[in-house]
Amino acid sequence: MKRFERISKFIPTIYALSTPAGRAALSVVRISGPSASTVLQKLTGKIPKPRLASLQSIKHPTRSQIVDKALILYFQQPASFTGEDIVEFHLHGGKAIVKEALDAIEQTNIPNLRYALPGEFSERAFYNGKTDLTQLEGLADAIDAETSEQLYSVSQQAHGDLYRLCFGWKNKLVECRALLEATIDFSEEHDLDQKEFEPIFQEILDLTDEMERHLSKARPTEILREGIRVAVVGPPNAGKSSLVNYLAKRKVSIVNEQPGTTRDAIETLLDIHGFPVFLTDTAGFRKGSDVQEIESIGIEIAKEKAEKAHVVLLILPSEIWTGKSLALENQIFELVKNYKAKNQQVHVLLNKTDLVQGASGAATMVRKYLHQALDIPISHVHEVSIKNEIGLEQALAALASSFRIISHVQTENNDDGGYGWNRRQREALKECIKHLKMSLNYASDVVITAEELKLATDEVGRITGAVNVESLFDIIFSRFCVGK
Ligand SMILES: Nc1nc2c(ncn2[C@@H]2O[C@H](COP(=O)(O)OP(=O)(O)OP(=O)(O)O)[C@@H](O)[C@H]2O)c(=O)[nH]1
Repeated sequence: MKRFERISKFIPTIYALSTPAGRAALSVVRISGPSASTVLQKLTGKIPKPRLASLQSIKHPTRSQIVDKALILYFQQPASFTGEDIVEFHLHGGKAIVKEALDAIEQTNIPNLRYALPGEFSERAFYNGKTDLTQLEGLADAIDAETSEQLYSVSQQAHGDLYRLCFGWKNKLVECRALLEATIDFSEEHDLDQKEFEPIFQEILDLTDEMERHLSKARPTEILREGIRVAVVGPPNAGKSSLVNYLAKRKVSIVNEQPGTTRDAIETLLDIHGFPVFLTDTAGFRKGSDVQEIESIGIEIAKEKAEKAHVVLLILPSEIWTGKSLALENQIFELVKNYKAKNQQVHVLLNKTDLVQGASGAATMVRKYLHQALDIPISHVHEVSIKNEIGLEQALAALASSFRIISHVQTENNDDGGYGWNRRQREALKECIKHLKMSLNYASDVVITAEELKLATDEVGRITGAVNVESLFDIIFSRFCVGK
């Protein structure tokens, strides 16, 4: 139905509550479409100057009573979010006020006026060329973001930086193709040699290099969107559940001096230094005759969780890291070796420092040992007392540095990680580069070069939504709420 509406001359005017429903200081109702100003005229008796806020009474058309005195904004097409005429009512945020304001709009009985579908304002903005696919995806991610790093990872997309980059590339590609085709035409009449094409090939080569640079620095946005997985592992009684409860600021797991208390993997979503983190408390690794069946299942689950984690947080209680029973923990060290081999980040908390005399000296020895035996960076081993909340802030700051690298907010060399790209956008860029390389491989047959350039241009168009991505629209627009 929506596609029919788009191509028909009778584009409906849509309206919706754009702020959350319920009691609030303010609620904004938005109207977009050819009859937006007619609705405004009918409800307030006048149309204010575009883009200038004015305070006006909204009168219900059938009850002839004032619904609310609201701040009104009118945006004349095309200078609006959707590219159509838009009216915004900034109402007082009462349930009855909003209900009556929506009813008043409906009761104007203007033809072709209806309540908006989810994401329909954004959809119109897209079709009217006010925004591109990268900005829409960035905006949807920004609205969904729950932590600061999630938000900033997509802000370049939301603010159009990625669009401008791709738009520049598209223009250069179109220019190369035009030049190439003009040169082909000219050569048919004037018998040109291959050298005439060299400046064009050089331009394609430069563009390929530039795209490859961007791809190598691209920050995949999905890790931050989906959350960083951290598995808290260690022997029983190490303080794993105590740490999870401390970070969650509530009782997520049972803390008890009885070894083997935690038997299942308990997952909590936390905001650590702006990063969305799925923290999993696991059953303590141990072997022995007093390990019951349920606990041993829990230990297997713990190992699985740790294997899938981006970061393994190993907690060792003082009786282990002070050396008295280090041999007992060989199985844990074997597991850590495994994680390191798979490039997982490992951090170690040397817990219960409150029980250790001269904790720093002992910790320095363990640090050296872990570094030499397991290649764990010195900066990843932290002395803490979870019970007394000592050393935890420093440990969290070090964890956050690992999160920055995992989520590509920052690279290992500390330089700028480039733009945030989602999987779809990276795949299209890879395809584009592939076609550009093909175009250079076939430099001796300029007709193929021209065809490959066209395919490369289409891929850049796919990133911004200019080419053949309609199948994605329903997915993207349905992520927005009604009124967006
Ligand atoms: N003295 C001291 N005790 C601690 C510290 N951290 C945790 N504990 C205690 O150690 C005991 C075990 O803590 P938990 O958090 O249940 O340990 P766990 O690693 O989850 O244990 P399991 O569920 O058996 O795997 C509890 O009695 C805690 O109060 C610490 O920093 N110092």
